Amino acid sequence: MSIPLEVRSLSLVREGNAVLDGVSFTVAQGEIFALLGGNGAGKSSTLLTFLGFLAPSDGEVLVYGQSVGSDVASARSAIAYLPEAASLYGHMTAYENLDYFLDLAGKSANQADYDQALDRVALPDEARSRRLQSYSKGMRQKTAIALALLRETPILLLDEPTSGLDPVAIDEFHDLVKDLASAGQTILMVTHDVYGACQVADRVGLLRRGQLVGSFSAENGKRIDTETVHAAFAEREAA
Ligand SMILES: Nc1ncnc2c1ncn2[C@@H]1O[C@H](COP(=O)(O)OP(=O)(O)OP(=O)(O)O)[C@@H](O)[C@H]1O
Repeated sequence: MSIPLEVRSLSLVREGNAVLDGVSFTVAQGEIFALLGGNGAGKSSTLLTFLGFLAPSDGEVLVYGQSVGSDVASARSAIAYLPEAASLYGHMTAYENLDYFLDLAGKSANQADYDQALDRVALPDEARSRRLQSYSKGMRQKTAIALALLRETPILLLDEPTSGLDPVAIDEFHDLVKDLASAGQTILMVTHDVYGACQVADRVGLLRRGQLVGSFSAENGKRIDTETVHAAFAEREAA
């Protein structure tokens, strides 16, 4: 079977600025890959190329072996994307948001499915029929994650997924991501949280000013060492 996510020598120019410069990596089925980097390193831009919202200036972006540029619709249908700021409607309840956005994605689900997804992200029962404008940032994020789960896509792209979540919710979210990967989902997350990346990822790629400058793998069933990655991150940022 072809590789779910791959970039080959990807370069990207945005408004005249080189944002990515020759980046190559793959994410295998059931793998959690974390792209780690400082502000402006090019992490979010990388995600947007998989969705065809940004086109490579050079190199290739492939979803299941097929160039995204040649078939954007199939790439998008294989991917659930969780942007950094959840783009849901404040004037609608969690149920209404799920209903509306799933309908747009051409999926149907019932109340029991919604509750099951909202249970998985631990959104309190009492909040589900309230409008999102009364939610905290973390609650909105949980609703967006539930929506991504309900889409049941084989690939998940997560942009700073734990920003706005409290420490307990972060641990729960990491457990959920690991469960999804164990069940076969392919996960690419971008973050500047070294600790979070090492907690959850099978592999961490270090992105700096548009170049992939380091790679770390979890081996022998152990997690990636946070200190090692932190040192590399700090050294690279200072260079
Ligand atoms: N809409 C845009 N138009 C032009 N350039 C942009 C746009 N958005 C981001 N950039 C530029 O692209 C570069 C990479 O930005 P990107 O958002 O991909 O980085 P990031 O690693 O996700 O950063 P952060 O951690 O701050 O979210 C930055 O130099 C940024 O200024």
